[in-house]
Amino acid sequence: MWISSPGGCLPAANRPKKLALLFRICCRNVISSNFTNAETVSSADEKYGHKEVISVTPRLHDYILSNVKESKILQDLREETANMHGSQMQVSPDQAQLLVMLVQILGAKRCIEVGVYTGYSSLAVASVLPEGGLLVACERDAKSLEIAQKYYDRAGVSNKVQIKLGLAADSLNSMIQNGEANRYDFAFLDADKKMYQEYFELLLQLVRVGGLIVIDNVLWHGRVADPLVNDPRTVSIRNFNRNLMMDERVSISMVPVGDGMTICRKH
Ligand SMILES: C[S@@+](CC[C@H](N)C(=O)[O-])C[C@H]1O[C@@H](n2cnc3c(N)ncnc32)[C@H](O)[C@@H]1O
Repeated sequence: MWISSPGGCLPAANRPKKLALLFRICCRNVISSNFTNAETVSSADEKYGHKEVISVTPRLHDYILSNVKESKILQDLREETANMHGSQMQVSPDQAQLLVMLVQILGAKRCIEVGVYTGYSSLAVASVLPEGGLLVACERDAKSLEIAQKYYDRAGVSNKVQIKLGLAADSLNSMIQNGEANRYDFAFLDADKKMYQEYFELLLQLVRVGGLIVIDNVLWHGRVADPLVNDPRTVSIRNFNRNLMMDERVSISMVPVGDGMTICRKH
């Protein structure tokens, strides 16, 4: 869900002012299907100068997905999940590929996932952990975990995955109480949105300095950018994003992949 302004152009400073404004209004389109009002002008142009931002149209998204190296087992899991209730919850293959890349670049050995569902993202991460690596997988829904476990077994990664069935906040708190603070390299947060700030505080204790916490759905179908949308989940994610901007404990990068992921690095 991205705002697009197609077309290369002269820097705004080189055009007469009125023409520049007209140009910006005409060439901008908004692709979020969930926006309540058709936003046509970006204040970012005023602040940062005109930058081309690509729209991920359905066709382009197909193209991106056709360039993902998805393993057969991940494909099978995705297809099995596709017919289930909540199938839209699993991360997309391009998101999983980014998670895997981050884990590999970091050389992560100990990871946490909050919100496993049927296991797509956790299977992707567990599959690239070295021998002796660990992924703590927090999920409250036993039925979804049955499918996840089946695929961990099939992929031969069950020995690296420690499932914590129950409320994720309880699991993370007990990990902290058990002396596991600062012992994790990487965490992926993808559970109930209204709890993001609480999970983040717990994960920040568990992840070491230099470790990463990646948070999914930070663009929330584009709704976070629409001032007319103020339902509790949107407000919660919007506040969370704003807090991250002010949080001096982490550096951040918000990436428009899937429904938006923010990568946080702990200082
Ligand atoms: C968006 S899905 C996770 C998708 C998963 N990362 C994937 O790629 O397939 C969110 C999951 O979080 C779980 N969840 C929601 N609230 C939770 C909580 N309080 N504790 C543990 N799990 C929770 C839900 O049951 C659901 O399976």
